[in-house]
Amino acid sequence: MDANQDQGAKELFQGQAQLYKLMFSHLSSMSLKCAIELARHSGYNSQPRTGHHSFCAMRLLVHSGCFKKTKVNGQEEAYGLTAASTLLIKDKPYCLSPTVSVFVDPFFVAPYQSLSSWFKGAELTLWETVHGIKFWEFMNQNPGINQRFNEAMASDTEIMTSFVVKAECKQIFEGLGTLVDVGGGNGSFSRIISEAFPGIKCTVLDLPHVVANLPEADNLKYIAGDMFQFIPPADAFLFKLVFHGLGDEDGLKILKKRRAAIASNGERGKVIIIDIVINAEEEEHELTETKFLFDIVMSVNATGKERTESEWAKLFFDACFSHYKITPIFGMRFLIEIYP
Ligand SMILES: C[S@@+](CC[C@H](N)C(=O)[O-])C[C@H]1O[C@@H](n2cnc3c(N)ncnc32)[C@H](O)[C@@H]1O
Ligand SMILES: O=c1cc(-c2ccc(O)cc2)oc2c(O)c(O)ccc12
Repeated sequence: MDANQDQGAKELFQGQAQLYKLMFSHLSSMSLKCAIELARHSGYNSQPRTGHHSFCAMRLLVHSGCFKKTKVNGQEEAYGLTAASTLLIKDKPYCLSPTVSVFVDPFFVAPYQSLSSWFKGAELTLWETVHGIKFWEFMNQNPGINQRFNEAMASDTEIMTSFVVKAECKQIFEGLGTLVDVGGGNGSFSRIISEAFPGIKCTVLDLPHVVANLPEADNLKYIAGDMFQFIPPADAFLFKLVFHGLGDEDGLKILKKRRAAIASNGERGKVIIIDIVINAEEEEHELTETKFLFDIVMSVNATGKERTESEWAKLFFDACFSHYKITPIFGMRFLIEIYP
Protein backbone atom coordinates (compact mmCIF):
# COMPACT_ATOMS: atom_id res chain seq x y z
CA MET A 1 0.00 0.00 0.00
CA ASP A 2 1.33 3.49 -0.82
CA ALA A 3 0.98 6.41 1.62
CA ASN A 4 -2.24 7.70 -0.02
CA GLN A 5 -3.90 4.29 0.14
CA ASP A 6 -2.75 3.96 3.73
CA GLN A 7 -4.33 7.31 4.63
CA GLY A 8 -7.51 6.36 2.74
CA ALA A 9 -7.81 3.08 4.64
CA LYS A 10 -7.19 4.81 7.98
CA GLU A 11 -9.96 7.34 7.29
CA LEU A 12 -12.30 4.59 6.11
CA PHE A 13 -11.93 2.60 9.31
CA GLN A 14 -12.01 5.68 11.53
CA GLY A 15 -15.22 6.74 9.78
CA GLN A 16 -16.69 3.28 10.31
CA ALA A 17 -15.84 3.29 14.03
CA GLN A 18 -17.29 6.82 14.45
CA LEU A 19 -20.49 5.80 12.69
CA TYR A 20 -20.84 2.64 14.79
CA LYS A 21 -20.30 4.67 17.95
CA LEU A 22 -23.16 7.02 16.96
CA MET A 23 -25.31 4.08 15.86
CA PHE A 24 -24.99 2.39 19.26
CA SER A 25 -25.05 5.57 21.39
CA HIS A 26 -28.47 4.69 22.81
CA LEU A 27 -26.70 1.81 24.59
CA SER A 28 -24.99 4.38 26.82
CA SER A 29 -28.34 5.62 28.14
CA MET A 30 -29.69 2.07 28.35
CA SER A 31 -26.60 1.01 30.37
CA LEU A 32 -27.26 3.95 32.69
CA LYS A 33 -30.86 2.79 33.06
CA CYS A 34 -29.56 -0.72 33.82
CA ALA A 35 -27.17 0.63 36.50
CA ILE A 36 -29.99 2.56 38.20
CA GLU A 37 -32.27 -0.49 38.17
CA LEU A 38 -29.52 -2.77 39.55
CA ALA A 39 -28.68 -0.22 42.23
CA ARG A 40 -32.27 -0.33 43.50
CA HIS A 41 -31.43 -3.83 44.75
CA SER A 42 -27.78 -3.69 45.66
CA GLY A 43 -26.53 -0.06 45.60
CA TYR A 44 -23.73 1.20 43.35
CA ASN A 45 -20.82 1.32 45.64
CA SER A 46 -18.56 -1.72 45.67
CA GLN A 47 -20.73 -3.54 43.19
CA PRO A 48 -18.76 -6.67 42.33
CA ARG A 49 -18.18 -7.74 38.74
CA THR A 50 -20.60 -10.64 38.55
CA GLY A 51 -21.49 -12.09 35.18
CA HIS A 52 -20.58 -10.71 31.77
CA HIS A 53 -23.91 -8.90 31.23
CA SER A 54 -23.64 -6.41 34.06
CA PHE A 55 -19.87 -6.30 33.49
CA CYS A 56 -20.17 -5.05 29.90
CA ALA A 57 -22.76 -2.37 30.78
CA MET A 58 -20.64 -1.19 33.72
CA ARG A 59 -17.42 -1.30 31.66
CA LEU A 60 -19.04 1.08 29.16
CA LEU A 61 -20.10 3.44 31.98
CA VAL A 62 -16.58 3.31 33.46
CA HIS A 63 -15.13 4.07 30.02
CA SER A 64 -17.38 7.15 29.67
CA GLY A 65 -16.38 8.38 33.16
CA CYS A 66 -19.73 7.77 34.86
CA PHE A 67 -18.19 5.20 37.26
CA LYS A 68 -14.62 4.27 38.09
CA LYS A 69 -13.02 0.93 38.86
CA THR A 70 -11.79 0.47 42.38
CA LYS A 71 -10.73 -2.33 44.77
CA VAL A 72 -12.53 -3.62 47.86
CA ASN A 73 -10.15 -4.74 50.62
CA GLY A 74 -7.34 -4.31 48.11
CA GLN A 75 -8.53 -7.46 46.33
CA GLU A 76 -11.96 -7.69 44.73
CA GLU A 77 -12.78 -5.33 41.85
CA ALA A 78 -15.70 -2.96 42.38
CA TYR A 79 -17.22 0.19 40.93
CA GLY A 80 -16.60 3.53 42.58
CA LEU A 81 -18.47 6.80 42.16
CA THR A 82 -17.47 9.78 40.02
CA ALA A 83 -19.05 13.27 39.97
CA ALA A 84 -21.75 11.95 37.60
CA SER A 85 -22.68 8.74 39.44
CA THR A 86 -22.62 10.48 42.85
CA LEU A 87 -25.76 12.25 41.57
CA LEU A 88 -27.53 8.89 41.31
CA ILE A 89 -27.31 8.09 45.02
CA LYS A 90 -30.60 8.42 46.89
CA ASP A 91 -29.28 9.45 50.31
CA LYS A 92 -26.95 12.18 48.97
CA PRO A 93 -28.19 15.81 49.00
CA TYR A 94 -28.82 15.87 45.24
CA CYS A 95 -30.25 12.88 43.41
CA LEU A 96 -30.97 12.78 39.68
CA SER A 97 -32.05 9.12 39.49
CA PRO A 98 -35.76 10.08 39.12
CA THR A 99 -34.81 12.42 36.26
CA VAL A 100 -32.76 9.77 34.45
CA SER A 101 -35.41 7.10 34.88
CA VAL A 102 -38.20 9.28 33.41
CA PHE A 103 -36.21 10.37 30.38
CA VAL A 104 -35.01 6.87 29.42
CA ASP A 105 -38.50 5.36 29.73
CA PRO A 106 -39.96 3.90 26.49
CA PHE A 107 -42.84 6.45 26.34
CA PHE A 108 -40.25 9.23 26.36
CA VAL A 109 -37.87 7.64 23.88
CA ALA A 110 -40.54 6.48 21.36
CA PRO A 111 -40.90 9.78 19.40
CA TYR A 112 -37.20 9.82 18.47
CA GLN A 113 -37.75 6.86 16.12
CA SER A 114 -39.59 9.28 13.81
CA LEU A 115 -37.23 12.28 13.68
CA SER A 116 -37.15 12.18 9.87
CA SER A 117 -40.85 13.12 9.72
CA TRP A 118 -39.71 16.57 10.89
CA PHE A 119 -38.28 17.11 7.45
CA LYS A 120 -41.47 16.06 5.70
CA GLY A 121 -43.34 19.16 6.77
CA ALA A 122 -45.20 17.68 9.77
CA GLU A 123 -47.34 20.28 11.52
CA LEU A 124 -47.69 18.49 14.85
CA THR A 125 -44.90 17.98 17.34
CA LEU A 126 -43.39 14.50 17.12
CA TRP A 127 -44.73 13.86 20.60
CA GLU A 128 -48.27 14.48 19.38
CA THR A 129 -47.74 12.45 16.20
CA VAL A 130 -46.56 9.42 18.18
CA HIS A 131 -48.69 9.67 21.35
CA GLY A 132 -51.80 11.26 19.78
CA ILE A 133 -51.99 14.15 22.28
CA LYS A 134 -49.88 17.17 23.20
CA PHE A 135 -47.14 16.79 25.85
CA TRP A 136 -48.95 18.57 28.73
CA GLU A 137 -52.28 16.88 27.93
CA PHE A 138 -50.44 13.53 27.99
CA MET A 139 -49.21 14.44 31.49
CA ASN A 140 -52.78 15.35 32.50
CA GLN A 141 -54.09 11.97 31.32
CA ASN A 142 -51.27 9.89 32.85
CA PRO A 143 -51.09 10.77 36.56
CA GLY A 144 -48.25 8.32 37.31
CA ILE A 145 -46.00 9.73 34.59
CA ASN A 146 -47.07 13.29 35.49
CA GLN A 147 -45.93 12.72 39.06
CA ARG A 148 -42.60 11.25 37.92
CA PHE A 149 -42.05 14.18 35.52
CA ASN A 150 -42.80 16.74 38.24
CA GLU A 151 -40.51 14.95 40.69
CA ALA A 152 -37.79 14.87 38.02
CA MET A 153 -38.13 18.64 37.58
CA ALA A 154 -38.01 19.10 41.36
CA SER A 155 -34.78 17.11 41.71
CA ASP A 156 -33.31 19.19 38.89
CA THR A 157 -34.29 22.29 40.89
CA GLU A 158 -32.65 21.12 44.09
CA ILE A 159 -29.29 20.77 42.44
CA MET A 160 -29.11 24.46 41.54
CA THR A 161 -31.21 26.16 44.19
CA SER A 162 -28.58 26.41 46.89
CA PHE A 163 -26.48 28.45 44.45
CA VAL A 164 -29.37 30.74 43.61
CA VAL A 165 -29.97 31.82 47.20
CA LYS A 166 -26.24 32.36 47.76
CA ALA A 167 -24.17 35.53 47.39
CA GLU A 168 -24.15 36.52 43.73
CA CYS A 169 -27.76 35.52 43.04
CA LYS A 170 -29.16 36.72 46.37
CA GLN A 171 -29.57 40.35 45.28
CA ILE A 172 -31.80 39.22 42.40
CA PHE A 173 -34.56 38.27 44.87
CA GLU A 174 -33.81 40.57 47.80
CA GLY A 175 -36.27 43.46 48.20
CA LEU A 176 -39.07 41.85 46.18
CA GLY A 177 -42.53 41.95 47.79
CA THR A 178 -44.29 39.49 45.49
CA LEU A 179 -43.12 36.87 43.01
CA VAL A 180 -45.11 34.67 40.64
CA ASP A 181 -43.34 31.46 39.61
CA VAL A 182 -44.99 30.87 36.24
CA GLY A 183 -45.05 27.20 35.19
CA GLY A 184 -43.44 26.57 38.56
CA GLY A 185 -44.24 22.84 38.64
CA ASN A 186 -44.77 21.46 42.14
CA GLY A 187 -43.20 24.62 43.60
CA SER A 188 -39.85 23.16 44.63
CA PHE A 189 -38.02 26.33 43.58
CA SER A 190 -40.54 28.75 45.12
CA ARG A 191 -40.54 26.78 48.37
CA ILE A 192 -36.80 27.36 48.73
CA ILE A 193 -37.13 31.04 47.77
CA SER A 194 -40.01 31.50 50.23
CA GLU A 195 -37.91 29.98 53.02
CA ALA A 196 -34.75 31.91 52.15
CA PHE A 197 -36.64 35.23 51.72
CA PRO A 198 -39.60 35.21 54.17
CA GLY A 199 -40.52 38.76 53.07
CA ILE A 200 -41.43 37.59 49.55
CA LYS A 201 -44.99 36.36 48.95
CA CYS A 202 -44.57 33.60 46.35
CA THR A 203 -47.33 32.30 44.10
CA VAL A 204 -46.82 29.25 41.91
CA LEU A 205 -48.97 29.19 38.78
CA ASP A 206 -49.19 25.88 36.92
CA LEU A 207 -51.70 23.61 35.21
CA PRO A 208 -54.42 22.07 37.46
CA HIS A 209 -53.02 18.50 37.32
CA VAL A 210 -49.63 19.78 38.54
CA VAL A 211 -50.65 21.97 41.49
CA ALA A 212 -53.68 20.09 42.84
CA ASN A 213 -53.54 19.37 46.59
CA LEU A 214 -50.06 20.75 47.27
CA PRO A 215 -49.38 22.01 50.82
CA GLU A 216 -49.22 25.82 51.06
CA ALA A 217 -47.31 27.98 53.55
CA ASP A 218 -47.79 31.55 54.86
CA ASN A 219 -45.87 33.06 51.96
CA LEU A 220 -46.31 30.26 49.40
CA LYS A 221 -49.57 29.83 47.47
CA TYR A 222 -50.60 27.85 44.41
CA ILE A 223 -52.88 28.89 41.56
CA ALA A 224 -54.15 26.44 38.95
CA GLY A 225 -54.39 28.06 35.54
CA ASP A 226 -53.09 28.60 32.03
CA MET A 227 -50.26 31.15 31.73
CA PHE A 228 -51.58 32.19 28.30
CA GLN A 229 -54.88 33.20 29.91
CA PHE A 230 -53.98 34.79 33.23
CA ILE A 231 -50.95 35.54 35.38
CA PRO A 232 -51.59 37.38 38.68
CA PRO A 233 -49.83 40.74 39.22
CA ALA A 234 -46.47 40.77 41.04
CA ASP A 235 -43.19 42.68 41.42
CA ALA A 236 -41.35 39.93 39.55
CA PHE A 237 -42.29 37.04 37.30
CA LEU A 238 -40.08 33.96 37.33
CA PHE A 239 -39.95 31.50 34.43
CA LYS A 240 -37.68 28.57 35.21
CA LEU A 241 -37.24 26.14 32.30
CA VAL A 242 -40.47 27.37 30.75
CA PHE A 243 -39.29 29.44 27.77
CA HIS A 244 -37.18 26.64 26.30
CA GLY A 245 -40.46 24.75 25.88
CA LEU A 246 -41.96 27.64 23.87
CA GLY A 247 -41.37 28.75 20.29
CA ASP A 248 -40.62 32.43 19.60
CA GLU A 249 -44.23 33.29 18.80
CA ASP A 250 -45.60 31.95 22.11
CA GLY A 251 -42.58 33.26 24.03
CA LEU A 252 -43.19 36.74 22.64
CA LYS A 253 -46.88 36.58 23.51
CA ILE A 254 -46.05 35.85 27.16
CA LEU A 255 -43.26 38.45 27.37
CA LYS A 256 -45.33 41.25 25.82
CA LYS A 257 -48.05 40.72 28.43
CA ARG A 258 -45.46 40.73 31.23
CA ARG A 259 -44.00 43.96 29.82
CA ALA A 260 -47.45 45.57 29.99
CA ALA A 261 -48.07 44.19 33.50
CA ILE A 262 -44.75 45.56 34.75
CA ALA A 263 -45.44 49.01 33.26
CA SER A 264 -48.77 49.20 35.09
CA ASN A 265 -46.94 48.29 38.29
CA GLY A 266 -44.97 51.56 38.29
CA GLU A 267 -41.87 50.49 36.28
CA ARG A 268 -40.45 48.65 39.31
CA GLY A 269 -40.86 45.10 38.17
CA LYS A 270 -38.77 42.63 36.25
CA VAL A 271 -38.90 39.23 34.62
CA ILE A 272 -36.49 36.55 35.83
CA ILE A 273 -35.70 33.65 33.51
CA ILE A 274 -33.68 30.58 34.48
CA ASP A 275 -32.88 28.60 31.38
CA ILE A 276 -30.24 27.31 28.98
CA VAL A 277 -28.09 29.71 26.93
CA ILE A 278 -26.04 28.16 24.11
CA ASN A 279 -22.53 29.60 23.96
CA ALA A 280 -20.78 27.21 21.56
CA GLU A 281 -17.73 29.46 20.95
CA GLU A 282 -16.71 29.74 24.59
CA GLU A 283 -17.94 26.71 26.48
CA GLU A 284 -16.67 23.13 26.61
CA HIS A 285 -17.52 20.92 23.65
CA GLU A 286 -19.42 18.44 25.85
CA LEU A 287 -21.58 21.16 27.44
CA THR A 288 -22.64 22.46 24.01
CA GLU A 289 -23.47 18.90 22.95
CA THR A 290 -25.73 18.49 26.02
CA LYS A 291 -27.51 21.74 25.12
CA PHE A 292 -27.98 20.54 21.52
CA LEU A 293 -29.54 17.33 22.91
CA PHE A 294 -31.92 19.43 25.04
CA ASP A 295 -32.74 21.43 21.91
CA ILE A 296 -33.95 18.24 20.21
CA VAL A 297 -35.99 17.24 23.28
CA MET A 298 -37.69 20.66 23.34
CA SER A 299 -38.57 20.55 19.64
CA VAL A 300 -39.79 16.94 19.77
CA ASN A 301 -41.91 17.18 22.93
CA ALA A 302 -43.07 20.77 22.60
CA THR A 303 -42.61 23.56 20.08
CA GLY A 304 -39.60 24.92 21.96
CA LYS A 305 -35.88 25.35 21.40
CA GLU A 306 -32.67 26.22 23.22
CA ARG A 307 -31.40 29.73 22.46
CA THR A 308 -28.10 31.57 22.03
CA GLU A 309 -27.72 34.92 23.84
CA SER A 310 -28.55 36.83 20.65
CA GLU A 311 -31.73 34.79 20.15
CA TRP A 312 -32.76 35.55 23.75
CA ALA A 313 -31.93 39.26 23.29
CA LYS A 314 -34.07 39.48 20.14
CA LEU A 315 -37.01 38.05 22.06
CA PHE A 316 -36.56 40.59 24.91
CA PHE A 317 -36.20 43.62 22.64
CA ASP A 318 -39.09 42.51 20.39
CA ALA A 319 -41.24 42.48 23.55
CA CYS A 320 -40.10 46.09 24.23
CA PHE A 321 -37.89 45.41 27.26
CA SER A 322 -35.00 47.89 27.38
CA HIS A 323 -32.16 45.84 28.88
CA TYR A 324 -31.22 42.52 30.43
CA LYS A 325 -28.51 41.00 32.60
CA ILE A 326 -27.24 37.42 32.35
CA THR A 327 -25.63 35.64 35.32
CA PRO A 328 -24.20 32.17 34.70
CA ILE A 329 -25.24 29.77 37.47
CA PHE A 330 -23.30 26.59 36.79
CA GLY A 331 -23.18 24.07 34.01
CA MET A 332 -26.01 24.60 31.56
CA ARG A 333 -28.14 27.12 33.41
CA PHE A 334 -28.19 30.92 33.33
CA LEU A 335 -30.17 33.42 35.32
CA ILE A 336 -31.49 36.27 33.15
CA GLU A 337 -33.09 39.44 34.53
CA ILE A 338 -35.09 41.51 32.04
CA TYR A 339 -36.04 45.12 32.74
CA PRO A 340 -38.62 47.48 31.20
C1 LIG B 1 -40.12 21.98 32.32
S1 LIG B 1 -41.35 22.25 33.49
C2 LIG B 1 -40.53 23.38 34.59
C3 LIG B 1 -41.11 23.35 35.98
C4 LIG B 1 -40.42 24.27 36.99
N1 LIG B 1 -40.44 25.65 36.58
C5 LIG B 1 -39.00 23.79 37.23
O1 LIG B 1 -38.07 24.41 36.74
O2 LIG B 1 -38.85 22.75 37.87
C6 LIG B 1 -42.50 23.33 32.67
C7 LIG B 1 -43.74 23.61 33.49
O3 LIG B 1 -44.61 24.48 32.76
C8 LIG B 1 -45.95 24.08 33.03
N2 LIG B 1 -46.83 24.57 31.96
C9 LIG B 1 -46.85 24.19 30.67
N3 LIG B 1 -47.79 24.87 30.00
C10 LIG B 1 -48.40 25.69 30.89
C11 LIG B 1 -49.46 26.66 30.80
N4 LIG B 1 -50.09 26.89 29.64
N5 LIG B 1 -49.81 27.34 31.92
C12 LIG B 1 -49.18 27.10 33.10
N6 LIG B 1 -48.16 26.20 33.24
C13 LIG B 1 -47.78 25.51 32.15
C14 LIG B 1 -45.87 22.57 33.08
O4 LIG B 1 -46.96 21.97 33.70
C15 LIG B 1 -44.55 22.37 33.83
O5 LIG B 1 -44.76 22.27 35.20
O1 LIG C 1 -39.58 16.91 28.07
C1 LIG C 1 -39.22 17.94 28.62
C2 LIG C 1 -38.14 17.96 29.45
C3 LIG C 1 -37.75 19.13 30.06
C4 LIG C 1 -36.61 19.16 30.94
C5 LIG C 1 -35.91 18.00 31.25
C6 LIG C 1 -34.84 18.03 32.09
C7 LIG C 1 -34.44 19.21 32.63
O2 LIG C 1 -33.36 19.26 33.45
C8 LIG C 1 -35.12 20.37 32.34
C9 LIG C 1 -36.20 20.35 31.49
O3 LIG C 1 -38.39 20.30 29.89
C10 LIG C 1 -39.48 20.32 29.07
C11 LIG C 1 -40.16 21.54 28.86
O4 LIG C 1 -39.73 22.67 29.46
C12 LIG C 1 -41.27 21.58 28.05
O5 LIG C 1 -41.93 22.76 27.89
C13 LIG C 1 -41.71 20.42 27.41
C14 LIG C 1 -41.05 19.23 27.59
C15 LIG C 1 -39.93 19.16 28.42
